[in-house]
Amino acid sequence: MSWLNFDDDDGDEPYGEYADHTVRARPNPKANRPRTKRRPEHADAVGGMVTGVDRGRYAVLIATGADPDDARERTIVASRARELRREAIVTGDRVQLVGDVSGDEGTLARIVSLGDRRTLLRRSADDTDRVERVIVANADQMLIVIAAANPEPRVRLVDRYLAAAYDAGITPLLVMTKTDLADPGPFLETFASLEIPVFRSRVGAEPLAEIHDALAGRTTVFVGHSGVGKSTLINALVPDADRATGHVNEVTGRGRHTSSSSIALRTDPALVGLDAVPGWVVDTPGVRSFGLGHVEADAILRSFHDLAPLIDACPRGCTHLADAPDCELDAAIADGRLDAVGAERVESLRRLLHDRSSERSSER
Ligand SMILES: Nc1nc2c(ncn2[C@@H]2O[C@H](COP(=O)(O)OP(=O)(O)OP(=O)(O)O)[C@@H](O)[C@H]2O)c(=O)[nH]1
Ligand SMILES: [Zn+2]
Repeated sequence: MSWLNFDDDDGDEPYGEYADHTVRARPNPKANRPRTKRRPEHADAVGGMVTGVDRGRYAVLIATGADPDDARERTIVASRARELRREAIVTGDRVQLVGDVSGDEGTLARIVSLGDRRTLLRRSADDTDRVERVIVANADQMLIVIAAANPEPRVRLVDRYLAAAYDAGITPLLVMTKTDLADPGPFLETFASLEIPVFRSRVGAEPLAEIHDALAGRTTVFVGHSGVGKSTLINALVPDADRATGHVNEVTGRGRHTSSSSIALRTDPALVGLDAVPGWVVDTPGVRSFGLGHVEADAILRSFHDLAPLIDACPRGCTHLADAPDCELDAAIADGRLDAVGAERVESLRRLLHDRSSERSSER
């Protein structure tokens, strides 16, 4: 059966149409409809993980088929069942599939259910993109890639990534690339008080052992601005990445660089002579920025946990903005409890809180 004429009603639109959807809480108006027709199929559904999404087609890694003798791990192509057509299904999602799960060329399985998500990374609509997008499900970590120079690192961008990570319940890590071009010290100083693991990297001298250790057994979404060296780093960590993405391309029919959706790649530390446990790297080509409209103010405050003791001492209801009366942050700058770097952190926090409220009001 060719997937071109498969009878489902997936359109060509990506998941952007699902703006504002809430993943688990949304009532399903069809929940009570009898589904006897489907039940026999669902009984032998197999589980898998979505490793790539492209125009309503999903690459899904399954460990085995429904048949007990069929223990081949493989990536298959699937569409989603009609009843899931309003759900955003993204890289990292755990799904159940029915239909042809052979993975043979030209076959198409069907996703019939979507598992609960441990975490969900989203980005709000912003200047570059008018709709909210769900980027990746079930990521444990976010590895923020910034360059020491070319492009110049920006505190504001890292602040946004951190807020998005803390909002999603994802642990941040930082890699600074291109350390051959500039001293990364001064920029990293700004974030030192957060105690985020930091790696310094330059092409040909990537700290592969350390990064593989950090990725082991986890799913880590890589984010970074264009040109920071994210692809260079991923290729060093997953030397067969091109092969792996080539495979997904084959089945979904589009090139990686023409697609803006994310893709999961399993690391193989043995390939670079290390014996670390494999992990999953989720690349996010095309994710250029993180709007803050959906982020709760609390998540922003949490991403500044270095300032937490001061914030706790603020008057009830303090906005912590520059015009807030008696904000403890101002007192701490004035009496020297916060040094120059600390004062910069306060400025960052205020900028983020301010940006967030203006992005919220522009959404309305
Ligand atoms: N000097 C120097 N150049 C680097 C380093 N790492 C990557 N580059 C160069 O920086 C440029 C961008 O690298 P990519 O890996 O393509 O960057 P990217 O972040 O994937 O960028 P997009 O593909 O636009 O998302 C390339 O010309 C790389 O050769 C480094 O450590 N030092
Ligand atoms: Zn305050």
